[in-house]
Amino acid sequence: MPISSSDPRLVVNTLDVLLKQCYSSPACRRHAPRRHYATGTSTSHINHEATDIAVLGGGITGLASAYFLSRNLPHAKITLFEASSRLGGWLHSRTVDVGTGNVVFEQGPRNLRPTNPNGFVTLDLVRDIGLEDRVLMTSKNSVAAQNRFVYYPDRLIRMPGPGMPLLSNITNLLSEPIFKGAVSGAFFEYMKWRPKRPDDLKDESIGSFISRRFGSALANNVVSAVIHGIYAGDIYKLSARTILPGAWQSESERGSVLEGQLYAATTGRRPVATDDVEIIKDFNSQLAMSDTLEAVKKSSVFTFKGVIGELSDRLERKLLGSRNVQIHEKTQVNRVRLQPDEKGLRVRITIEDVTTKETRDSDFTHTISTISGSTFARMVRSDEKGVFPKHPVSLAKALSVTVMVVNLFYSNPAILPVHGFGYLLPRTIPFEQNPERALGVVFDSDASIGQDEVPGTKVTVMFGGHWWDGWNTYPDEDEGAAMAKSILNRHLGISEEPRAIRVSLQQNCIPQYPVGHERNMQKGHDQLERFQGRLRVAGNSYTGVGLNDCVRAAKDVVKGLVDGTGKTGLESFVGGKKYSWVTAEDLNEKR
Ligand SMILES: C=Cc1c2[nH]c(c1C)Cc1[nH]c(c(CCC(=O)O)c1C)Cc1[nH]c(c(C)c1CCC(=O)O)Cc1[nH]c(c(C)c1C=C)C2
Repeated sequence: MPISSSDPRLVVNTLDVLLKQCYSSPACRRHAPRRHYATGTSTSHINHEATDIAVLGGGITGLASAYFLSRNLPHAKITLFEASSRLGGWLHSRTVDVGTGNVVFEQGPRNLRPTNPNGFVTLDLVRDIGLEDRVLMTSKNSVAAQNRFVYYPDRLIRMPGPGMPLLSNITNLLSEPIFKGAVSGAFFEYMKWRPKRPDDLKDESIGSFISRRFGSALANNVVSAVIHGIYAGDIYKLSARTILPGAWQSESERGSVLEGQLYAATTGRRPVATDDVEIIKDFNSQLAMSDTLEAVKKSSVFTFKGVIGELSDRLERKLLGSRNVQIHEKTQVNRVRLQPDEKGLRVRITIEDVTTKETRDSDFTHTISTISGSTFARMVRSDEKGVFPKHPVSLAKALSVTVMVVNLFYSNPAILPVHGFGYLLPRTIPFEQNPERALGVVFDSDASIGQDEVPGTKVTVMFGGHWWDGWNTYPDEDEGAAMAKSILNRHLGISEEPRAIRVSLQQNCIPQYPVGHERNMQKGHDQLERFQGRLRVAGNSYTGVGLNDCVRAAKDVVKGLVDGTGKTGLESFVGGKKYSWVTAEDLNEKR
C-alpha cells in the first residue's frame, strides 16, 4: 500500500531512513573512479614502476593494502611498518577466563555489516582469505537486530523500525517524549515547509541539518544517540554532507529528504553511487557460487567464531606466507620525503627501531600511508632540494575522539531487563543524570551469540567520545570500572558484582569528519598530487570509520596504484558524487 504524506508510517520510515543513513558509512556512496573488483588486475595496465612499496601502519587498512598489493603485484617487494608490537590496530579482542570457561571481550569494533558495497568488498576478502567457514552471523530476525533502544529521559525506549508492530510504532511515536515533534517534523519536511538550504551552503553539521529539516528535538534526542554509537561524536560538529550523503543529496535534488525516500520506495529505484554499481553487480553475481556468502549477505551483522580479530590474524598469516612481503613491527616511521635520484623518484623513509632507538633511511618507489592523517602529514618533509616543498597540510587537520570501553561478564544469564542490541544515550540527557558521560551500552550476549564457552550476560559500557574533547587526563581503570557498574545499576538495576571486568582506554580511536571534511580532503588530494603518485593514503581518517570502509579504502588505493587510475587515495573526493537511480534487477539482486 502506498504511504501518504499524512500517514504516521512516514515518521517510522523517516526514523528508519535516518538510522540506516547513519549506519551506512560515508564511503559507500562516494563517487570514485570506476573500478573493477576482481582480485587480480589486468596485466596490460600494471604499473611497472611500482617495484618496492612501503605500507605505513599495521591496522586493518595497512594489512589489507599489503595483502591486495601482494596479490596484484607479485613481483614487487612490499614492506609493512608498524610502530607497536602487534598488528590489527583497533581490532583488539581479549579472551578472559571467568573460572568456568573463556569469554571474549571485544575492546574495539565487534561486528561487520554485510550490506553496503564496502561490506561486499570485505566479504569478498573474507572469501579470498578462506575465512568463510569462520563467519558467525547475527540474523535479521534476532532480538539484537530487532531491538535497539535509546535511553530517554529516564528509561529505555525501543526505536521504531520494520521489526516492530505498526501499532506499537505509532503508539510509541505519539506518546514517548523522545519523539516529540517527530510526526509534525516529518510532515513539514515532506511538505517542504522547512527552511530551504541556501544555494551557497556547501556543508553544515548533522545537528543543524536535521534540525533545519525535521526539528531540533529529533536531532538532539534520536540522531545524536545514533551518532554516539558510530562516531562517539558531536552532531553539531560532524558533517552532514559526508555522513548523511543520501539525505543531503535528496534535499538538493528534490527539496525534501523524505520525498527522495518515498520516490525510491514507490518506484523501486534507489540512488547508488555510480561507481558502486559495478561492485554490487559483481558481488551479487558471485553469490550463486557461495551459499555462505549468500547467507551472510542476508544477516544483520557478522563477526567470526573466535574473535573479530580473526580477520587481521588471517591477513597477517597470509602476508607472512607471501614471498614478496616483509613485516617490521616495533618500527616507527619518523619522516617521509620524495627524493629524486638517478633511478627516478624515490620515497625516502626514515625509520626508527622502537627498542634500540636506532634510525635509518630506506628508499621505496611508492608508499601507502594508512596511519592517521594528522600523524602522517606531520611526517612528510620537503626533499633536500626543496622540489616538493608542500606538506599535505589539509590532512593534518584530522580530528579524533577517545573512548573508554568497559567489558563486563556476569554469570547470571538472566540479568538484563530487556533484550536487544543495547542502548545509546542522546546528548539531551543532562550531566546530572549522566555524570559518567556514558555514550551507550552494548548487550554483547544478545548481539554476538556463540563466541563464549560459558552462559552468562556480557555487556560493554562506553564512555567519553566528544564529551571528553580537550581533556588531558582520563579516568583510570578503577574509576572506569566503578563508572560502568554505576551506570548499569542506575539504568538497568544490575547490582550484582561482575565475574570479570576489563577496562581499556582507546585514545583517539574514532576519527571525526567535521563540517567541511569533503573540501578539506579535496585540498588534501591536490596537495598529495604534487607527490606524483608516489605517496598515497588510505584509512579511517579519510573515507569512512568502519572496518568495511577501511577494507574498501585499501582495495581502492591499491587499485589506483596498480592500474594507474588514481594518484592519492583521495580521488573519491574530487568532482562531487554521482548517483545512478537503479532497480534491484540493474544490480543483479535476487528478490
Ligand atoms: C570503540 C567504539 C566504537 C564506536 N563506534 C565504532 C567503534 C569501534 C565504530 C562503529 N560502530 C558502528 C558503526 C557503523 C557501521 C558499521 O561498520 O557497523 C561504526 C563505524 C555501529 C555500532 N555501534 C555499536 C555497535 C555494537 C555497532 C555495530 C553493530 C550494530 O549496529 O548492530 C556500539 C557502540 N559503538 C560506540 C559506542 C559508544 C557504542 C555504544 C553502544 C562507539
